[in-house]
This record gives sequence, C-alpha cells and structure tokens, in this order.
Amino acid sequence: MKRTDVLSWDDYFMGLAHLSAKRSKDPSTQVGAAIVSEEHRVVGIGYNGFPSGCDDDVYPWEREGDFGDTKYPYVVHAELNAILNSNQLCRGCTIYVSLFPCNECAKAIIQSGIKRVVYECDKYADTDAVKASKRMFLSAGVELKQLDHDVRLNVEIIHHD
Ligand SMILES: O=c1[nH]c(=O)n([C@H]2C[C@H](O)[C@@H](COP(=O)(O)O)O2)cc1CO
Ligand SMILES: [Zn+2]
Repeated sequence: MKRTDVLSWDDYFMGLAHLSAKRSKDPSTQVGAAIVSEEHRVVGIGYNGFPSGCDDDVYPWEREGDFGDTKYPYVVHAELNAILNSNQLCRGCTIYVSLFPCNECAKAIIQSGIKRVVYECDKYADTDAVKASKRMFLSAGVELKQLDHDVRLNVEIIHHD
C-alpha cells in the first residue's frame, strides 16, 4: 500500500520557501521564496539578504535610524532574489513566499509573468506598500492564495564523529 499522508504540492513548496528563509541573516524577519512551474519544477529560490559583495558583517541590520544606517536600502527581498536566481523564464509560474510581497516585489513578480502567489504571513497587510501590492496583483490578474495553516519545518542537523 502506498503512503497517502504525503505533503501537498503547496505545503511541499512552502516548506522549501521556509528552508530558504533559514539562510537569512536578518535578525527580525526571515523571508523565503520558491518559484515553481506549472509542471511542479523548481525554477528559482531565494531569501532576503544583501547583494553579493556587500558583507553582512559590515552592512547594518538595524530597523531604525538614518535610512543609510538601516538594512532597508541594501537588502534584496526574497522574491526578487528568487526571480534573479531563476534558471528559466518565470512565465505562468507560482511563487511561494512566507510573507506577502511588498509593492516593489509585486512589480517584479508581475513583470516576470508569475501568475499565482501563495503566501502564509500577511503581517504588513495594513501598510501602504502591501495595499499597493494587492491593487497591482488584482489589476494584473495574479491569483493570490493564503494558506490557511502554517507550514512548520523542523530541520535537524546530526553531526557524525
Ligand atoms: O516582500 C518582502 N520580502 C522580503 O524579503 N522582505 C524582507 C526585507 C527585510 O529584510 C525583512 C523585513 O524586515 P522588518 O520586518 O524588520 O521590517 O523582510 C520584506 C518584504 C516586505 O513585505
Ligand atoms: Zn519585497
């Protein structure tokens, strides 16, 4: 008899997004994203971090202070990293992301041809950025789906002697 209690595609790829988020050095919000084709092939993955060559021991992780002394001007969002890392065109794909995309990521998602956004957390729903994002997704016909549960990923590293 085959196993039947396997992960759904949505939970599997959201799990992959969570695994990617574990690479993020951001002390407050770790975001992971996975772009998946209609054939359920992974096209790109990413997490929030500084661009290549911008040392994350040198650049600031602060949330407050002068703009240039915070992380905000420097950090590449998980969704954009996933698009930039993609190994094929994103047209028709789904992006799985642990946090609802901001307006800048929404623009990149729409322009790359991604047709569906599956997300989990929407903690910035009241911000102008996320409102603008939802407005653009609606206009562009991008389908939005919030998972009605959280995907938990327990990754255990076992060191062998
Ligand atoms: O769409 C997003 N994707 C994404 O990767 N992020 C990243 C940027 C920051 O490193 C972090 C947000 O930080 P904070 O919650 O401390 O403001 O999450 C933030 C958003 C905004 O929703
Ligand atoms: Zn963003």
